[in-house]
Amino acid sequence: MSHSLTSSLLTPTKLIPLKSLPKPYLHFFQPQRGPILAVQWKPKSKSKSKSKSKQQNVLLAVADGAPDLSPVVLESSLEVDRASLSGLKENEVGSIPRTKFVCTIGLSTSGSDELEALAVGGMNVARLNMCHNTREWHKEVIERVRRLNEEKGFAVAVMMDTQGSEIHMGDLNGVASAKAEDGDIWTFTIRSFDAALPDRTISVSYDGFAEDVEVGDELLVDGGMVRFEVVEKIGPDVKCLCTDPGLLLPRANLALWRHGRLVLQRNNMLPTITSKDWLDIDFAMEEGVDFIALSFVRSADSINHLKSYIAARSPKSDIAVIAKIESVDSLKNLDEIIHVSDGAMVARGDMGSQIPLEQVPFVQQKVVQLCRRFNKPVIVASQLLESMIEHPIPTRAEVADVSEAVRQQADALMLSGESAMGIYPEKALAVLRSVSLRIERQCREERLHEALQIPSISSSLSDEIKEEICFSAAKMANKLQADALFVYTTNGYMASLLSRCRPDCRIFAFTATASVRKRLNLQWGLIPFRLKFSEDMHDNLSRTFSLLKLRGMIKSGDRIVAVSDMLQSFQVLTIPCTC
Ligand SMILES: Nc1ncnc2c1ncn2[C@@H]1O[C@H](COP(=O)(O)OP(=O)(O)OP(=O)(O)O)[C@@H](O)[C@H]1O
Ligand SMILES: CC(=O)C(=O)O
Ligand SMILES: [K+]
Ligand SMILES: [Mg+2]
Repeated sequence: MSHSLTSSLLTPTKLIPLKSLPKPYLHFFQPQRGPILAVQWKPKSKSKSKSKSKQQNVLLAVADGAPDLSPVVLESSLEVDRASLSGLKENEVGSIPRTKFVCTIGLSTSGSDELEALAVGGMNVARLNMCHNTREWHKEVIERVRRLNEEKGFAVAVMMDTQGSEIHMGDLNGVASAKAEDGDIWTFTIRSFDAALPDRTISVSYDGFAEDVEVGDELLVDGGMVRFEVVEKIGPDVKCLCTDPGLLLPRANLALWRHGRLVLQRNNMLPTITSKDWLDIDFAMEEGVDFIALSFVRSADSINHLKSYIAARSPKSDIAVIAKIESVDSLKNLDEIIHVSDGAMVARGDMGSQIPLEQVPFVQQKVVQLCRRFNKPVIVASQLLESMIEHPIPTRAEVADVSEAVRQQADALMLSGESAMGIYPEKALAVLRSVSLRIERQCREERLHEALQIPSISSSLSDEIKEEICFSAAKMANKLQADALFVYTTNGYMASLLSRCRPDCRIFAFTATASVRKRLNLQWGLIPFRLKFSEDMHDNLSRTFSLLKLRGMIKSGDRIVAVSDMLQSFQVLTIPCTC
C-alpha cells in the first residue's frame, strides 16, 4: 500500500483513518475518484491566535488503489462555517436560512456539548449578558466558543451585552426563582445584607430608589411579567403589593410607572455606560469579542463615546457596536443612534416596560426599516418563543411573531431565556430555523424584492458608485434567476450593500480577514468565507469556482453574478465545466 504524501507544504504529522476524521471534513473527499484510505490532518496548534492555527490546518486526502494516486491538497485558505457547509450539502440552497440567529448563553447552554449543538442548529452569534454571572464564567464560555470554532470548523461570533444602568433586582438568596402571589406584600430595599435576605425581600441596585418612588406607583418587574403597587415607604424599604403574580428571576429589570407613564427623572441622571460596564468593555476587548451590544442607549453620544474608546484602546480591533433600542429616550433619537452604530437590536423586553405594549410592534417595524435604510444589521429580540423555556413546542402566536420578523426581513432573530435557561434550547432554535426557511421561501415566491424601494445612503461619490453597483447586481441576479451572488470584499461593505437588497439567491462573501467574516455572520443572506484574494478578478473567480465546486456548493452551468469592491464592477458568468 502506498501513501503519496508528497506536498512540501506539509510537515509530516499523523495519518488518521477516514472514519475518525471530524465530520465537517468528510465531504471534502466525496468528489475524489478511487477509495480514500486516509487523510493527513495536522492537529490544531495550541496557539491562541485563531488565524494562525487555522492556516496551519492543512488537509491532505490520499487516494490509494486507484489509477490516479496523486494526493489532493485541499487549500486551508478557504474557510466557511461548518453549519453552512452541511446546510448546502443536505438540500442545496434551500436549507440555509437567510435570517441569522443569535442565542443567549446561560446555564442551559454554557457547556461545550450544548454550545456545539446550538452551532450545528444554526447559531451564528453567541450572546453573553453581563447582567448575569461573573466575568470568569463568561470568559470560559468565550474560550469554549473559540475552541468550537477552531476544532470543529464553526464560525460562531461572540456578542457581549452590557448590563447598563437601569435599576434591577439583586440575587434571590441563590435560588433560581421566587413566586410572587396575588395580594402578597414584598419589600424592595436598598439596604445591603451580609447574611441571607429576609423572606419576601428583594434588594434593589439603585441607591436613589427609595427616594424616587411614591406611594401609588406601579413597579414592573422583567418587562411587566410581575407587577406591584407601592403601598408604603419606610426609610430604605419600600413595601409593595403584588397585583399581577408571577415568577421573580434573579437580577430582573425594574421599571416605575406613575399615572400611566414611565418615571423618567432617574434615567436622566444615570450614565448609559456604568463603571461596571466599562470594566466589562475592557474585558470584551481583551477577549476579542466580535460585537458589543450597548444597553439602554439614549442618544448617539454614548455610541460615539464607546466607539472612540475602543478605537483608542484597541486600534486594531474590529469590534462592532450594536445599539440596543429599549429605552423611551432612544425613540426620540433613533435616526442619529442608528446612523452612528454598527447595528441595532430591538430589545422588546425592556422596551415593553417603557412604552405601552401595543406600541412595541410599531417600534420594531420602524427600527427594522431604519436599519435597512442606513445599511445596518438589525436583531429582533425577546420573547420570540418565550413559552419554549418550559414547553417543547411554541404557541401559534409565537410562530406568527417569528414569521412577522422574518417577513420584515430583519437580519437576525434572538433567543433569550429560551436558550439561556430553558429546557429546550435546541428545539427553540430549530423552530426559528424552520419558520425562517418557510417564510423566506414565501417572500421569494411573492417576489417581495420587486417592491423594493431603498433610499440612497451614500455619503461620498465612491459610496454612491458601490451602492449602485450592488443594487444593479442584485436586481440583475433576481431577473436572471442567478444561482448565487459572489462578492469579494476587503472590509465587508460591499457584502452588506448586497445583503441590504435582500436578493433571491444566496450571497457568497469572500473576505481576507477573520474578524470581518465573523461580523458578516450577523447579516441577512450572507454566507461568509475567509479567502485570500488578489486584485486579479479572473484569478479570484477561477480559484473560488474550483474550490466551491469541490465542496459541492456550486456546479457547472450555474449562473453567477460576481461583485468586487476593488474593481467597482460586476460580471455575469456561467460556471464552466473545466474548473
Ligand atoms: N449567564 C447567565 N447565567 C444565568 N442565567 C442567565 C444568564 N443569561 C441569561 N440568563 C437567564 O435568562 C433569562 C433571559 O435572559 P436575558 O439575559 O436575555 O434577559 P433579558 O432580560 O432579555 O436581557 P437584558 O437584561 O439585557 O434586558 C434571564 O432572566 C436569566 O434568568
Ligand atoms: C434583549 C433585551 O435587553 C431586552 O429585550 O430588554
Ligand atoms: K443586558
Ligand atoms: Mg434589556
